[in-house]
Amino acid sequence: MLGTKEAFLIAALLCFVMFLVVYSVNESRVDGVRELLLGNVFGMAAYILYAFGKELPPLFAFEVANAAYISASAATLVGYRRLTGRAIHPPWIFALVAAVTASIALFHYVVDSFTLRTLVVSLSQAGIAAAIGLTVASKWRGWPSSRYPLLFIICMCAIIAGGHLFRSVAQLLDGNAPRSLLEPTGWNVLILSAGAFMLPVLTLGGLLLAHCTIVAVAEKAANHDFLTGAWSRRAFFDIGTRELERAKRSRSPLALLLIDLDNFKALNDACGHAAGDATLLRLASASAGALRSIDFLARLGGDEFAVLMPETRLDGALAAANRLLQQNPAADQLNSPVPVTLSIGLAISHDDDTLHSLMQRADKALYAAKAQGRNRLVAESSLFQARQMVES
Ligand SMILES: Nc1nc2c(ncn2[C@@H]2O[C@H](COP(=O)(O)OP(=O)(O)OP(=O)(O)O)[C@@H](O)[C@H]2O)c(=O)[nH]1
Repeated sequence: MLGTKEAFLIAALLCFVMFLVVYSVNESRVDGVRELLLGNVFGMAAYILYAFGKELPPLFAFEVANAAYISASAATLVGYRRLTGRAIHPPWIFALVAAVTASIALFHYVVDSFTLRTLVVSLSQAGIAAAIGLTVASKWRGWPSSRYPLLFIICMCAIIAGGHLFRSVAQLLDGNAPRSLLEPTGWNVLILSAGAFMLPVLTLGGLLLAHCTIVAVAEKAANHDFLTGAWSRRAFFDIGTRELERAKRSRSPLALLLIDLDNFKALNDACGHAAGDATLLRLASASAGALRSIDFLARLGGDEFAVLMPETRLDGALAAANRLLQQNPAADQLNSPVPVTLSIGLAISHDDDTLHSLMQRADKALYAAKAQGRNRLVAESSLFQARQMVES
């Protein structure tokens, strides 16, 4: 049958396995993963010291083992705080580890009491589990993806904290409670076996959070242009297809602006790529002020941008495009020796449009704007041709 020593060795093995699993995401450089790794190293050390408690000098079996155990949980708590972007107060963490270790020494050398040592360990572990649960619960609102990992962690923390509190009360009130950690009674083995899963389960929860972060970072990288922060070309096609379908259903048109910078190559040649990059960045960030929050600005590539404007008829689209032309957000009024302006092609969706056909018409209009001398807006439409020259 499973004894207490075997239960501790299995717990150490579980920590080792979780260490390897967490190590596989260490390269992602997600905040908090290193602390989860550290937690499992401390956990392994603690469980091995507990397992060989009878063979080791008392200092290692009691003070060092318990210092490692509380450090494992504290490191895991810090990992969770980092994973959820919460503040960390190192002095509090060190004070907790020092206080638990000192209390163990007190109830070992001064008042030798297994019950008091159990209370110190179990209550501190319950407190840490509760702190992790509260840390995660505070992120419930506004969590950007599935809340299943949060729910899992909160439930596990409640079970762990409840288990430790139950153990504390049982140790105090039950006359048959164990009198040493390695006592091979059924109750003790059961409690220690359940405890063996605590750190691995918390590590698993942390891993789920790290996974959410990794997916969010990857999605952001795929959907946003690295230089300007505007939506990427890939996202533009996803959003454009979705918005076009919505426009057809709601019978309110989708307007599309294709924007291309004028003289951008000359600017690059005269002032260097860094100045060109700054111009692209300026255009993207300043355009936000000229557009509504429901509009989507995407960088299609090079110096070409697109703006998708849901629920926008010709008048509204012309007004927005003219605002962009007049403000000319790309221009560096003070420093640039090369005048950079915008050419804009505008198309409004029809009921039978695909994103491709809408883009083709906007592209034709943009081509016309370039052909007519640049620094202007041309709207597609056989009924309405808007050509507006901005005073230079
Ligand atoms: N700085 C910078 N330049 C880029 C980037 N991507 C593309 N380019 C440059 O942008 C220029 C775009 O070429 P064109 O569209 O012919 O530029 P243009 O001078 O504006 O020409 P027109 O559109 O006809 O007015 C090329 O020189 C590219 O090397 C980028 O991310 N940063």
